[in-house]
Amino acid sequence: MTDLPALTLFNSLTRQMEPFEPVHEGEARVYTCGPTVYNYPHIGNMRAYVFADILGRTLSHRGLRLTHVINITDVGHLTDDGDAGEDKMEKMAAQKAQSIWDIAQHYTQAYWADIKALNIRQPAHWSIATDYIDAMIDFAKEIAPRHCYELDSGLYFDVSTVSDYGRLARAVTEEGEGRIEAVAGKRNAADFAIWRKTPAGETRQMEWDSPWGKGAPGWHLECSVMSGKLLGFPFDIHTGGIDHREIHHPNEIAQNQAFCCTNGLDVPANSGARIWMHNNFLVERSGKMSKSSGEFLRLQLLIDKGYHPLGYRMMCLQAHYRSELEFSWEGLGAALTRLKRMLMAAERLRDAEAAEGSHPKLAPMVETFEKAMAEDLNTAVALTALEDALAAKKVDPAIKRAVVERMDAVLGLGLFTLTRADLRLRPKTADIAEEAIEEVLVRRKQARIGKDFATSDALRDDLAAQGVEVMDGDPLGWEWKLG
Ligand SMILES: Nc1ncnc2c1ncn2[C@@H]1O[C@H](COP(=O)(O)OP(=O)(O)OP(=O)(O)O)[C@@H](O)[C@H]1O
Ligand SMILES: [Zn+2]
Repeated sequence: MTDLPALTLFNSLTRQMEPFEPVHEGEARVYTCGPTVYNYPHIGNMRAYVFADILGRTLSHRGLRLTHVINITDVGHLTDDGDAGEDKMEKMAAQKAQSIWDIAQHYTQAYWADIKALNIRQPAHWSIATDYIDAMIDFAKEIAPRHCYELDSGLYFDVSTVSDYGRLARAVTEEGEGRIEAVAGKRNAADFAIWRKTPAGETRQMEWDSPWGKGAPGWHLECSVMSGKLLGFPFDIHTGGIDHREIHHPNEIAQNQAFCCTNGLDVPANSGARIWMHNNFLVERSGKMSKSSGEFLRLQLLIDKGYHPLGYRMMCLQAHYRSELEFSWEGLGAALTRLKRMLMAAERLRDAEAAEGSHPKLAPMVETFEKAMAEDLNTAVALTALEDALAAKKVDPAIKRAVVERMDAVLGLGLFTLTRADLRLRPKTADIAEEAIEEVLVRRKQARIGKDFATSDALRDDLAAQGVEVMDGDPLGWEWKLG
């Protein structure tokens, strides 16, 4: 689309806003680091995928042919992003006395359910790490002679063999290196295992033969291989959470650089992807939300408490992806109410058949929306433009509908697929059926018509005792809610 303002994105590599110029004309190729499926995702993890989804939708909206890859890490991610600890998958499997394959299967399904509930579009490929072991070994074989060395514990990447290692993290400081566990024989503190050998006398549930002995690939190697294989180097955009800017992505970049040089591809500074983008954290008052820290918030918990998952999507969109976002139940409630109001406005357009065209009253909103999204995905401002468009008076509903639909295709709030009633979820703790509530409300209405306020109040209190709040004159048109 030529009439849209040029898209600029914040590139973590240069710490600057940069125009998006596709590597392949008319296309956009994006890789997103996926979850390690050793546990349920928490809602902080899901913020990373809501962000990647908004990016993908924005690229599609601009008429680019999008190829999006999200991987599933089912092997190789250690309990520390550096090189220490156990494999997260092996550890959980041992704890639960289950096979790793079952663990991976279960948590992948749970993750996909959250993806769906949050209206995140399906990527072109879900790449499963264990499906690419041969390709990983081939990649490692290519770069090993010039960039790697072998120790008893595995094949290590020598970070001094590539130029400008760590430029993404901008911090190969004492402190940064201090986080990486010393392994005897490592040439540089930041060197990392690209293949981990199974220690003598041990067997792992997941291990493969390789030129360096039985073992498993390193987590960083996996993403380099899957992104390069499915998208080709260089591709357009690589995304992940901001923690990956420190270790995982610098290590991917080092491998990509080594691989591209070996293959005669272009400049030494070839990072594999042109633009690296990172979403900031969802935090709780007590700090970053983390799976490793025992109790954590799952999307299912929100649903069990009666919050529609798209309320959480709305909460994410209200903040810029590069800002920290603090989770609170009040904040979630407010986001859900906002979504509800938008749905009510959209419901009025439901009968109109979307018709292309423009209206002078909508033009400023469209302009604000497009400008906001073009400036590094400013969803917070885009949302207000969408609300203003919904509220515009005396505009042909058919044209309004088309405009709102186009905006919603970018934000993915499902304004024309959901109804207000869909947003009202029964909290798990409520055991009263909706028909029963409606039936009491009919009786209450009759009592009120007959001016029998004692009965009307008694029925209201009755419902309250069962956790149902009656809402007379609710501006959103809900007669009751489960509290
Ligand atoms: N609190 C958070 N807010 C936003 N994104 C997050 C948060 N925590 C992790 N992420 C991102 O979620 C994605 C999936 O992460 P992954 O499944 O590897 O989680 P993890 O690192 O094992 O879990 P955790 O760090 O929560 O213990 C990554 O892109 C990661 O950067
Ligand atoms: Zn990754």
